[in-house]
Amino acid sequence: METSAFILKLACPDRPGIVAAVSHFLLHAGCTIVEAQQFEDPTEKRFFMRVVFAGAGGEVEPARLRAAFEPVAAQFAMQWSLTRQGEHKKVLILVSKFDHCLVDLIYRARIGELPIDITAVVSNHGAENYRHIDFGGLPFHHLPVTKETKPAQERRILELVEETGADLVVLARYMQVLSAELSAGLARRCINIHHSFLPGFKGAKPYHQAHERGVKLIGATAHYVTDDLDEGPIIEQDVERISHYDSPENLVRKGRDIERRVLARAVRYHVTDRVLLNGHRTVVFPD
Ligand SMILES: Nc1nc2c(c(=O)[nH]1)N[C@@H](CN(C=O)c1ccc(C(=O)N[C@@H](CCC(=O)O)C(=O)O)cc1)CN2
Repeated sequence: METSAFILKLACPDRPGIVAAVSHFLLHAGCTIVEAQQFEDPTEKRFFMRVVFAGAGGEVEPARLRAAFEPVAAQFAMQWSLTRQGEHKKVLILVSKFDHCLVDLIYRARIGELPIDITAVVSNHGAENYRHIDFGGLPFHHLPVTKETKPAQERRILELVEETGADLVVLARYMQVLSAELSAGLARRCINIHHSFLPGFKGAKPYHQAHERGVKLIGATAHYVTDDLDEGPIIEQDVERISHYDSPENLVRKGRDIERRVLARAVRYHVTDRVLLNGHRTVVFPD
């Protein structure tokens, strides 16, 4: 639900006076700080901050506030964003054969748990594979792909992202490797759920690798997509204990629950402006 509060998210080279400058700016803009989280990375010498604030008296004009904050941001060489708290983000979902994460995201959006509006569902498999899913009128696009048609298929994916105004693309078990061009086009706005506890068991069949290795924990990893397969900045991970009794099929079954909750958490953190990039890593301010 949209509120009259706003979220300022920023990252910049670390130096004295950043918090004072931000607080001073908000005070003089007639705003009060509701919540603030910060982190100083001593290795990268970078500072990260997330501030939730509201207009002390009247309505806050976000556009006017952004314009007023520009000089402060420039003074500290900040990367920053200012958004209205609770504002829904538009999300385009890509899926292949396995639909458990897709169904989970549709449900969490439908009940209002995730502040997202799903703009479209895109799959390299036909609609007949999802007859059991209540899309509730969500647009579905079947974009088959082969080695030969991949460039055109990916151009159509990017067209749909632009046409629907998607703020975020979620690879909800989409089992095609995005090209360097598409990964770059979706940089910092594309989240993938990998069905292992990275960096372990990269690739398309991690559960079989895990069973073969005889591990005692399995997991899932949500990360931003980059051109380096399974190497993007990690947003969220979780694990579950398993044993010698677990067949590969059992691992796939147990893995579905982990994938669902990890992806939903990562999407929530991203769309509520809780994730900041820190080189090839992330800073995630918890809720
Ligand atoms: N550029 C990127 N694209 C994708 C990433 C990524 O990190 N960067 N993650 C994958 C998801 N994934 C693991 O999480 C994954 C998907 C597919 C494969 C793979 O080898 N696919 C084969 C085809 C397999 C099939 O058709 O079933 C291939 O593309 O040749 C590995 C890992 C999503 N895309």
